[in-house]
Amino acid sequence: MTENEQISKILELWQALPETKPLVHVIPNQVSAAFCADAMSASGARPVMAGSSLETGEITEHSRAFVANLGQPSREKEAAVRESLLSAARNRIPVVLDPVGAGASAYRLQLAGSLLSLPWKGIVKGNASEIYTICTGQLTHQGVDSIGFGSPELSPPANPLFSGRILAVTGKEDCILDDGGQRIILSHPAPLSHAIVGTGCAAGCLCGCFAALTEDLFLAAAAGLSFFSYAQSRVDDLKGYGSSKLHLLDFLSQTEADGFKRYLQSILTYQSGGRTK
Ligand SMILES: Nc1ncnc2c1ncn2[C@@H]1O[C@H](COP(=O)(O)OP(=O)(O)O)[C@@H](O)[C@H]1O
Ligand SMILES: Cc1ncsc1CCOP(=O)(O)O
Repeated sequence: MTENEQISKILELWQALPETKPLVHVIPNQVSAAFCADAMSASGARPVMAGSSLETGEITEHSRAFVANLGQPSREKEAAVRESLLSAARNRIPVVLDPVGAGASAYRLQLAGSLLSLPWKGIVKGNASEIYTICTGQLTHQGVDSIGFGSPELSPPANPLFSGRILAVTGKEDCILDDGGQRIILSHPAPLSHAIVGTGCAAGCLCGCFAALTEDLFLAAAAGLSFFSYAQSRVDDLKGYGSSKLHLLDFLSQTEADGFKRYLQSILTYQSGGRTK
């Protein structure tokens, strides 16, 4: 597939989201749960956020995709996520796993490893720091963001836990890759003025919304990250942190196809098997 074909397919997926309104199950964290639900809803999906192991497997079974956000982990949350991942594997529901703050503590790293070893299909979405920790096993003890981490060197991930899955890494540039060497790079032209809390979580949720629409999870991850980064880049020049966050939701619900297409043409690079197309 060529770069232009990838862009056309991303635009098709994005247009299909508000028409299809897929039900997407998220086990969120308490910090960003409401923002994630709003971002999903503004983009056209129907979020359902359920976090008790008494019901998570059942709710995942009847959803079109499942997003496991591992922020604020606990034994109870671990059990709920495990139920959903096993249900997703049984019922062929696509998964997005977001290992929030994987390098912040030994518990988070062990948790991510143990959930990655379950047999589900889907996308692992993290910032450069989180993916570094999962690939190397090194803790960073730097909280949930990725200060100090540049573009990840991944070609393709040697870690067997990623085998058969899509890896979506955010940061100075975003990188989406599969285990066959296919890769999309999104080169952000400028750094953002505000590190808005919850944007990484919301980007993962949008990957889940698009995964609900297609079996091509590489494309779904590219659609989720590119759509969300487009919205971020367009609201970033507003005055303050709070109004930028609010305008982000407005923008997600009002994006125009021409602007999104031009953005994709300016930031997206597609490589297949190491060759730039
Ligand atoms: N300079 C940028 N311009 C536009 N979007 C960006 C930029 N940097 C990151 N993003 C987007 O912000 C979202 C969150 O990424 P990131 O800040 O790396 O996550 P986290 O909050 O987990 O550290 C992603 O959708 C990513 O594409
Ligand atoms: C769980 C958690 N703890 C502090 S901020 C946060 C939410 C994650 O933020 P982001 O989506 O920006 O990585």
